[in-house]
Amino acid sequence: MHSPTQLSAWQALAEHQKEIDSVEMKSLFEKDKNRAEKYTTKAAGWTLDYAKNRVNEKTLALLIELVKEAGLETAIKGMFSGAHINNTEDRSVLHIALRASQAQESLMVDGVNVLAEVRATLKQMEQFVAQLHSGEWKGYTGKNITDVVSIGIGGSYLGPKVVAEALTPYKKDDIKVHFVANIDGSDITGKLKQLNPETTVFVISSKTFGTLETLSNANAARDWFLANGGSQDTVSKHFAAVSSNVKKAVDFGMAEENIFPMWDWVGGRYSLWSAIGLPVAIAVGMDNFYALLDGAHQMDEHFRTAPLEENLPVIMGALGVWYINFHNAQTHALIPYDHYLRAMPAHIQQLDMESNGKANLLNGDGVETDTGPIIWGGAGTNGQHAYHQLLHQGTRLVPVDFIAPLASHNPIKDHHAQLFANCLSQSQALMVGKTLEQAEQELRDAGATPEQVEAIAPHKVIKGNRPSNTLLTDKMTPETVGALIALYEHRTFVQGTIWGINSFDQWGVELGKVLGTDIFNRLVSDSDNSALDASTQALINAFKKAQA
Ligand SMILES: O=P(O)(O)OC[C@H]1O[C@](O)(CO)[C@@H](O)[C@@H]1O
Repeated sequence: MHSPTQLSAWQALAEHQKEIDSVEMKSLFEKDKNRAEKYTTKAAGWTLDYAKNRVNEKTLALLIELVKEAGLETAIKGMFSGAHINNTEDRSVLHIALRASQAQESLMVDGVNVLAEVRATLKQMEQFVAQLHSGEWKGYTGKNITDVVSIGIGGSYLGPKVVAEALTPYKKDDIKVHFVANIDGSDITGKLKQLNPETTVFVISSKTFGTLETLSNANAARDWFLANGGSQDTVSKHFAAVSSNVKKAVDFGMAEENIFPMWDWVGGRYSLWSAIGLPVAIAVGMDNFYALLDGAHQMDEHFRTAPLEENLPVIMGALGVWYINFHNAQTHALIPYDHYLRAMPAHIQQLDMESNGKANLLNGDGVETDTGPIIWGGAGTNGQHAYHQLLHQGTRLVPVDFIAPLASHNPIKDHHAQLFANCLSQSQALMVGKTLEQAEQELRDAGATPEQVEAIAPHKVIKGNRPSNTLLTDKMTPETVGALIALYEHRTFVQGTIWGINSFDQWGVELGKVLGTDIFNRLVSDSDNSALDASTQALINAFKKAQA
């Protein structure tokens, strides 16, 4: 148990920061012709180029020292052996078990071989997916299933949705997979309008089977089914569940054989590899789902065994800490130059911000440092015509991860070369910037008068020296998408370990849920609200007035 500021490497990095920040990255490239090669490392189908960072050999050595002093090596062993590293919930953290290699026979946790349970569930998924695609599974009027609607929220929704979208080129044509999450009635209403109850199966994904949004939407789906020809007796043909709460799912109307298990050692935001990923398996087929697991497993093995100095999640995690804690970076951007991966920043946002948005050390003491940053981003090149302005000239330092495949699934003329060129030009521009002299010359060359040059040139200056990583892969495939997400999962763990926090609980979301129930009761009753703050009272009154 540690507070990072007490670690000697932390203090050394604080000193070192002063010396490295007077050095421009571009001059580091000029001095060291091998810099790109030196600061490039590969794993599980991905190449990480981290040469465009404000680091030299000393920085990297200190960051690795920091990771060691923070006990990462022991923490990794703890995770992979099933130790209860989620200390506030006294649980193991075993998303890695969901994608363990078939060669591994057992992983005993609290007296249970979790791998046996994982494999039995995968078999159950295989059967379900095969029955749907072969047409063996029929709806209540004997028709084949054409649509599957996944209802869930948070980790029981976003990961599968993002991965299913990322794997669009692998989708099967016979069944369309839809996702519903929001309790806003517009979400499910929009989906149901496109569907036929005779040919639709709903998969209700909820680890607890107690989440307000998911249960409300599941009830709405069942009401729609019953109102449009279905009957209580045929609910089990059209509803399946993924949950650790079998009783509640059975009470809802699911047949026990159509309930896929979840375990308390899988955190919601790490659960897409479990049966929570069933919508992905239905969308792209079980073979591709296995390939996704395999890609993630390759990254797990890299994380577990590679030297820290060559370890992608370790390097990315440590660099993130370098900017958050030693350069006051408040946010971190993810910019995939791949249309199908456009929603990935949202998944990593959930993964990272729910994991590392914490203010207490493992022992409960308050942290003395900043912890998880705001994660955001979106697809390139679209963002170049929007928020990239702030990346280049804004007052805040925003480290960026650029993510790109070398080949496109849809090669049209020079589109992919243009896309890729833009990706490279952004990281280059962030680093090299533009000096006042260059801006002035540019204006003179364009025929500007001396007055115009003086007035406009300062606005064209781009300071540069802004850091980024570039992650490249040959192509976005189930394997490489799996490895990419696992990379970010482990990066999150590396940072949480450095900060000495628990990345695997999420107590902060509870208060809002409790207050939400209280306010809901006030909205639908004549309760006395005078003890509430005046703002909340007024807002409740506005709602009630609108309903009257
Ligand atoms: O799968 P469940 O139990 O419905 O929970 C959904 C999500 O809600 C959360 O508990 C947060 O509210 C997430 O961690 C989780 O992924």
